[in-house]
Amino acid sequence: MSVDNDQPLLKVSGVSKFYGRRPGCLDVSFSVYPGEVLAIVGESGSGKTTLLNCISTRLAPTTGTVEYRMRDGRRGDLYRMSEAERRVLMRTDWGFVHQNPADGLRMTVSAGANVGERLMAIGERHYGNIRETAAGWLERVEIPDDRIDDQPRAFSGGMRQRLQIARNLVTSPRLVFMDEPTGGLDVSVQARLLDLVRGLVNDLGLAAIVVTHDLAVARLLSHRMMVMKEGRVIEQGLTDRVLDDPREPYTQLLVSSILQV
Ligand SMILES: Nc1ncnc2c1ncn2[C@@H]1O[C@H](COP(=O)(O)OP(=O)(O)OP(=O)(O)O)[C@@H](O)[C@H]1O
Repeated sequence: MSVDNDQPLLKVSGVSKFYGRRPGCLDVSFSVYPGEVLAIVGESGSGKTTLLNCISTRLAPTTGTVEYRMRDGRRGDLYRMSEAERRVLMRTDWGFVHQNPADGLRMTVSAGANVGERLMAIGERHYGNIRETAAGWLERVEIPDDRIDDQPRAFSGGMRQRLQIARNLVTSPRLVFMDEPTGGLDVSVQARLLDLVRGLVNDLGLAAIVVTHDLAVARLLSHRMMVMKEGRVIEQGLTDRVLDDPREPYTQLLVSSILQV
């Protein structure tokens, strides 16, 4: 563990994003610490995706700042660093797990190459090592070793998502963004994937930001959660506290309506 784990990894201050005059998210501030999993929950249209995009350099906020603490301890404002610096960050320090695995995988190269490619991007050159590490990761995400040369388009939805996770984690990122990681999957497949993700996040001591409309996902994966409504964060706190003892009437409604389903 690094000595300054009491410093936030990501510090979001006063972030708003407007699409023309329509607000996507409004005045959002929070921090994420090393090893912490934060869930962002809310109904459709509440601003979760907009916020996720703003804090992961995919969409410049209209106002506000997003600071990231690099491995060397320096803090950088994501929207003031150069494009090249941002790209290095994405390759080395971050992962992004998309809801649709096709958005995060190369569907026409083999499973092994999907994982190996990320290692090559951080400078690994030895073919034998790359293949061995890729095989190890496929095993870790429960993809049989005789599928290493298959393309992900021949995989089931659950396998694709597990492959996307391996591709993201192989470089030992410090922060992983996940956008509805179990979104398109059957309930039984979701449960298994959530277990797997929870185990990996714990073992690797990863920090993660998980966007989900599913409170069960937030409950299983996150330490802390933020509830969004109409672009604003209306409640945040430890996940168990927010779900067991919601303070805001809107959160109470969200929790009770989910529980009744
Ligand atoms: N590209 C865009 N152009 C204009 N308005 C947008 C755009 N993207 C999002 N919005 C608006 O911003 C608000 C927040 O949308 P956002 O997609 O961030 O919500 P969400 O909580 O992620 O919803 P969902 O769960 O359905 O993806 C909505 O009012 C939406 O209509």
